[in-house]
Amino acid sequence: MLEFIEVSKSYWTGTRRKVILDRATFRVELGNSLGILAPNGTGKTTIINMMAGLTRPDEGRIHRGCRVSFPLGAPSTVNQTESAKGNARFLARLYGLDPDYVEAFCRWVCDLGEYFDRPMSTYSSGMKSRVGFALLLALEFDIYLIDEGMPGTADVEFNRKAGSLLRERLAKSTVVIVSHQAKTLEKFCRSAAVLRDGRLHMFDTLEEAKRMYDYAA
Ligand SMILES: Nc1ncnc2c1ncn2[C@@H]1O[C@H](COP(=O)(O)OP(=O)(O)OP(=O)(O)O)[C@@H](O)[C@H]1O
Repeated sequence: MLEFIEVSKSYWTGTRRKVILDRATFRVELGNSLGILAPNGTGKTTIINMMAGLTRPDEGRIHRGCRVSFPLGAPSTVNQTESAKGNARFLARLYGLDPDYVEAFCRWVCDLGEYFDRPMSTYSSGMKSRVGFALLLALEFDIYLIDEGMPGTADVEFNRKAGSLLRERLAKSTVVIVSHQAKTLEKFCRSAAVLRDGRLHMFDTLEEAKRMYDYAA
């Protein structure tokens, strides 16, 4: 279970305080995937990063009573000055797994040739996506965090190998996904929420959330 208790977060823009969350309390129970609908620039990445423990709330508490993933689709997950190999071994140690196994698995899934050992700053966005996919597949989580849908990779062969594996894993797991469009959430979510003016409005179904989201747009 992942729980937010009275969590607030805002940023100073230079002229005013931009409120992302205002005393938000909610839970994500295992088995009940949640989709959060929010327009661009209103705080999707910030909320997902708080769930992952990458960004601190200003106030309130966040309980992670299970293994919560790093955000899929967020470039901040990996160290760009390191190679895919270095990142794989680092994350393996962080999550208590065998670095040799995680490195070998990711090398096979990514299929990047010699680039696997080169700094990730030299990769194309498609190559970076492959590494993100591979790392999530190598590590097991209870809750998967997804920022703005599945990262795109135009590589059909890679999609066949890893994309379908990942989709299968996510279909059987609990997922929290943030997006500005309801369509992205349809595949995964049972319940849904709408973020508006720092408030998270929770709904039992995506249909209800969509109605509020479309109405307020
Ligand atoms: N460190 C920061 N300092 C000041 N403002 C910030 C900071 N980080 C984010 N913001 C602002 O907070 C708002 C929410 O940012 P965030 O990246 O969470 O939104 P988002 O919904 O994921 O955006 P997008 O859809 O464009 O990816 C934006 O207006 C952004 O400019």
